Amino acid sequence: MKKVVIATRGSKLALWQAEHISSRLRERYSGLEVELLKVKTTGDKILDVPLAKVGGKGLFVKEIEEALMDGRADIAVHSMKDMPAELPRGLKLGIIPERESRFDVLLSTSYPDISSLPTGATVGTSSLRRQAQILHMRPDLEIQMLRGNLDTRLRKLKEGIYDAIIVAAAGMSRLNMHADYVTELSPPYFLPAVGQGALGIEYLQDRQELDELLGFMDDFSTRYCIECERAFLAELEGGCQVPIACYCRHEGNNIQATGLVCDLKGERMIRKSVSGKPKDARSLGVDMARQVLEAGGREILAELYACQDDNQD
Ligand SMILES: NCc1[nH]cc(CCC(=O)O)c1CC(=O)O
Repeated sequence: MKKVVIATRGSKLALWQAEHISSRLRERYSGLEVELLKVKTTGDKILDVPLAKVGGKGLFVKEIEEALMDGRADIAVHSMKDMPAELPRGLKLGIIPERESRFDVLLSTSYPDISSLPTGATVGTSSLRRQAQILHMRPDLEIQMLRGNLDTRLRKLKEGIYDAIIVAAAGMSRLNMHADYVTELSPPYFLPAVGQGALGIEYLQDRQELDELLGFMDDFSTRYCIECERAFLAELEGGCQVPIACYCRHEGNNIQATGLVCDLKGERMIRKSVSGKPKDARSLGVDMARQVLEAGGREILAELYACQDDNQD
């Protein structure tokens, strides 16, 4: 191949990710031409409504996948976190590069950690997963909607609209962004989103020449974890807009995962762990989801989906 076209969203984070893959490709193959095709997605267009209320899955990927299917682009670089559990027929996540930090961070201009946040302090996030887990730790906090790209969110924090906000550590480091106080929200107290911190390269299933071209970027260890986490998500039939979290680690011949479903107030949290062989990553994820569903997760999800339907008018 002489040229690779990468479809990407136009946000700073998405562009950083596409550029990152582009420079790895150009470093590996001198003479290879790499071009970015910017695509505007539904998720980019609707900025004033919490995503949970927009409804539908894959708000950030549909238009990008269309560019792959009609041949305008060869590959797409995604944040794995934004990928729905099921891909459209004919497409695959051919490459999963090594993951960086998958944790969330609490950012503040005045408060060095969670315990110093005063009673009733406002925390900006539009992620139901972040909302539920922080309320589970601190039921007195007040959650306020915060949408927009990372730089918008950080600007709003600095304007003093929130006492703290929660974002992904990976986004902060990719964009080289900083805040006065940064607290890592990590397991066992706070679990990341399925796929958080990982990238995925998507392309048409029948383009084997791309398997060869891109294979050097695939990381089997990250892939095992992603398989387990996404199987967990798929079995729960969750889009990205439900309080579902999962943390999977691979070491040697073992993978270990913890997953949870939570209600919006963080009052009921159903959490299960599994471990086993990497080759069984997928079935471990499914098994963990079934355990969560049986232990009360089914009722929580049913309530959540019912109230989201009410909002879709
Ligand atoms: N929903 C937007 C989004 N998609 C991926 C990341 C962070 C990077 C990653 O998880 O790979 C972010 C920003 C955030 O959640 O704060």
